[in-house]
Amino acid sequence: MQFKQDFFEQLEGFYSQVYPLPISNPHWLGWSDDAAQLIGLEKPNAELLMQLSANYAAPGASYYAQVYSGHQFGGYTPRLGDGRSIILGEAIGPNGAWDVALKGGGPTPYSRQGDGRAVMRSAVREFLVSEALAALNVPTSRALAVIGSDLPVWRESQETAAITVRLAKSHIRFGHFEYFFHSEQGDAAKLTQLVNFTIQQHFPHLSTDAAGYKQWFYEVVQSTAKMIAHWQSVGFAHGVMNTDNMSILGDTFDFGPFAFLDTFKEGFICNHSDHEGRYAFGQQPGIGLWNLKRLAQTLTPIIESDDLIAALNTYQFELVQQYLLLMRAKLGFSQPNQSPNAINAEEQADLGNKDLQLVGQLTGLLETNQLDYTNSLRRFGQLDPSSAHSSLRDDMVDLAGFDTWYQAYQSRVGEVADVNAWQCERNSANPKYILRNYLAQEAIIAIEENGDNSKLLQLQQLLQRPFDEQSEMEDFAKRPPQWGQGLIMSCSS
Ligand SMILES: Nc1ncnc2c1ncn2[C@@H]1O[C@H](COP(=O)(O)OP(=O)(O)OP(=O)(O)O)[C@@H](O)[C@H]1O
Ligand SMILES: [Mg+2]
Repeated sequence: MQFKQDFFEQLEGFYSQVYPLPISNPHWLGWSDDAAQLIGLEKPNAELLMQLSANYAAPGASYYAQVYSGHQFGGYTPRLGDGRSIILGEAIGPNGAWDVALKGGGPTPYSRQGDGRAVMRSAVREFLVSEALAALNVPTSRALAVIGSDLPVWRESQETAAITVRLAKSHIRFGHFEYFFHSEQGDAAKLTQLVNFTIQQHFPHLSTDAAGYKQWFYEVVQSTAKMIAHWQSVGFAHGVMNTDNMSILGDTFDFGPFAFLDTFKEGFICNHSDHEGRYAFGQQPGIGLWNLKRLAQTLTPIIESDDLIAALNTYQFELVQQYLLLMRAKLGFSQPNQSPNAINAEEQADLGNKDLQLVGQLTGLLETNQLDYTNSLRRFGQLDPSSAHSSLRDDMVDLAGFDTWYQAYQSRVGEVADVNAWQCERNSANPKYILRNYLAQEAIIAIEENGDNSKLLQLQQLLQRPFDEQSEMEDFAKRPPQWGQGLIMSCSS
């Protein structure tokens, strides 16, 4: 790894330097070739293992924990910071630099009561889902590796520690801006420094002046909306959308009690600490905006309120447009720009509303008929839209409801010239394989009980190609067995 140290060198006062503490008997549990290639690495080796388990220093690394704050479940915590994630610096790759962080690397000045560690089960889940989301084309932080150990850590019972080696284009979160706005009591110097750094590093097409700041916030709104549209389209529930877990680049970030929907359920809650369903699946779009408003508030010293409000007002439209784009591809609706006759803005809006209604009616049917979201959508790849019968009907209890919907669906899809090509397109938009909670759980149990990571490796390989038929892996596409339904994860990771 070849590092540069821009954050460390340019933002003194925004972090604490801290060395990670080694984990004993380190061993690779997982490694991502795809993530490795982002920072110019190839295969894992023994020296890298010692570096990434903090047993040896990595040449060129700086080791620091960043300070930030954030709104957690709606309430403001004035100081959080990296309590268990230690950043080595920005590793230079063929297409840009990536922060390398050891999540679970030991205590830092921000650990509060925590031990600075991550348990194996949560490190494995973060590793698997980072790479699985990337393969689903969802903007996300990545995971180079997950490293197991025999270091005991205590949660509800004794477990073992592990480290996820996270790669992120940036670790800057909404919470960073909140920290410098709220704790510096109106002195905007540090806030401005942070905004300038963010723009120079990650929005190099923008200037660091009033016009640049205004456009920058607008782009943050847009990328956040886009990320959440992706989540809703693949049925991903994040579970802890606190502002300290919102990346300024609109990448999915911090994987705790997340889950993909099995049975479609708008009100699905994946975090057992979330008693009120604040972060329920269907709440995510609204929470995205709530979080952006908290960010906007911190930017009032440098961006006009009217400009902040104008940018926030574009959020819903952008989210809906992105969601429509993704759902149209899934269901086989032509995109407005593909129609033979150009349609004007009003007609586009009208079509958008109708399509959104069809999508909502479908998810409503899936919910009332208790059907699996991913598997139901995958069926569209076997559908002939000109045929009066759809195999999706066979799963429905509410047949009349489905028939009404299917008629409207067919008339929206219209004539399909090449059904084969149409079905291939559906299959490339509707994944067959997702990281179902029970699959992750099986991989974790095999490691816990026998130190056997073969299930993890198999799952990782499968999820690298989620849209492809992989005939020997059919079982992985099944709905969860009884024991794996509605598994609820805690934050004690
Ligand atoms: N075991 C732990 N030891 C010390 N601090 C912790 C521990 N677990 C969580 N924290 C801290 O508690 C706060 C909220 O935790 P949260 O679960 O959102 O983040 P995280 O999963 O630790 O890390 P990240 O957001 O970097 O992915 C953060 O400041 C985090 O560093
Ligand atoms: Mg976090």
